[in-house]
Amino acid sequence: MPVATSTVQSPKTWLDDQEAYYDEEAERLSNVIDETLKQESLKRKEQSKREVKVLLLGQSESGKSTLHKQFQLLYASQALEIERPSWRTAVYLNVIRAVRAIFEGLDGGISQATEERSREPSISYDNGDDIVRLQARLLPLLAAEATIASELNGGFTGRASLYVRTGWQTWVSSGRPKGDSTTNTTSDITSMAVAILRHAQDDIEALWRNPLVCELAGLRKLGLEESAPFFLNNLSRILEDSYLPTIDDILNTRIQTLGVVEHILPLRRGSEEILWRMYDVGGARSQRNAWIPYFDDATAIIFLAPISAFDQHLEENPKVNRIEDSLQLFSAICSNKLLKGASLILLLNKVDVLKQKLESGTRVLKYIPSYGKRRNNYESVAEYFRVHFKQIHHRSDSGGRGLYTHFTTMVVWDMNALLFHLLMLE
Ligand SMILES: Nc1nc2c(ncn2[C@@H]2O[C@H](COP(=O)(O)OP(=O)(O)OP(=O)(O)O)[C@@H](O)[C@H]2O)c(=O)[nH]1
Ligand SMILES: [Mg+2]
Repeated sequence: MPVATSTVQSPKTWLDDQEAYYDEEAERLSNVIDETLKQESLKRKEQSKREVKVLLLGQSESGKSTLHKQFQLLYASQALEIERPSWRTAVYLNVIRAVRAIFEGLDGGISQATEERSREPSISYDNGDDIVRLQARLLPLLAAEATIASELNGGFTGRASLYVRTGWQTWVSSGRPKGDSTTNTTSDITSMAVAILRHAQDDIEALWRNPLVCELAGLRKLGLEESAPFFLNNLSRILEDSYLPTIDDILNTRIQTLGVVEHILPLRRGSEEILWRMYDVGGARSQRNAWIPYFDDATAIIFLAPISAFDQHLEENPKVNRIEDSLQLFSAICSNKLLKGASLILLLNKVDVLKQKLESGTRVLKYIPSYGKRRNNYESVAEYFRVHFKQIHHRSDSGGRGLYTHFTTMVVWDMNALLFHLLMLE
């Protein structure tokens, strides 16, 4: 007798169906997730095609922020135009810093001067009392430096006279009427700075005209920053009522970068718009660890080395020659594994300063013994440094990359060709 088949499913079969159902559902979900991830990855790829990540690297005062200003001038001039009035305070601060640097260079005025008189008989100058008198009269100006810098820093009180944090333009220009980018209505701090400077104008000019100061500045024995003569020579223009910083003023203004600052520039190449994420870093030794998190995915490194600095030492370590530091840093950047996919561009900067130094008789051999018997003219010196950097690249490059090298003077407004070239590189 045939066994009657039951229409009721056994519990095992029912469980099997449930399992099959869950398997199907899991597969469907997994496919959805895969597809979503694929789409996201495609979207990211598409986006990154239109994005370029450029790191501006180099020691402090190599010209990184100045290069960023050049990019702004060419590709985001409107933003710079809006910021223009707020640069007044930074310019005033640069003037005060130049005055302080003169006194520091003279070692408080007289002791160095007396020494210089015996060492440099050619220097004729007025009684050193003049400098002491001027220093006493300029004390209130020097005392105001920290207050102005702290305002620019948004209250940061560290080495206040040196650092200025990102975004300072916003709080400095807060006194300006909304929407008005051209008038000189100023914040309290700008008014204070200009009032103090006008009060001190005659004394600053007398100091800058003082024969000893002139001679020592000419011989580069005061250790002034590059921009100091520029601002001191332009004092009466800078202190006019209608003063609005010019492009030259902005390019020459020194503001030390703190940390890493991201700038986004939408650049056009043909019909394509490319977003440049440009990272401008603080170049002092104490700040270099902060660069590392930005190394991932960098498209290009623009490395700046001031080749005029052969006779200077690091502010953060007076035993280290600045060219030596630049070479070491460049070697570390070339050999860094995280950066091996990035294009390398080397800008040998401050050509104008190098030429001035050589013309005024500064000898490279005195500071760099390996310079040997080569001629002490611009062509030989520039070539010597170019070859040195090239050799470092050859020895330490981790990615088998080419090296694009340019000589630059970053404060001169003729960078269109170079910037255009850089734009085409990525
Ligand atoms: N004469 C001259 N001055 C330059 C040149 N490049 C930069 N400077 C000046 O050098 C000073 C330092 O330049 P910055 O661009 O602030 O240097 P940085 O590399 O950003 O320095 P940190 O922010 O400290 O890392 C500024 O006063 C610039 O105007 C140049 O080619 N020639
Ligand atoms: Mg900077």
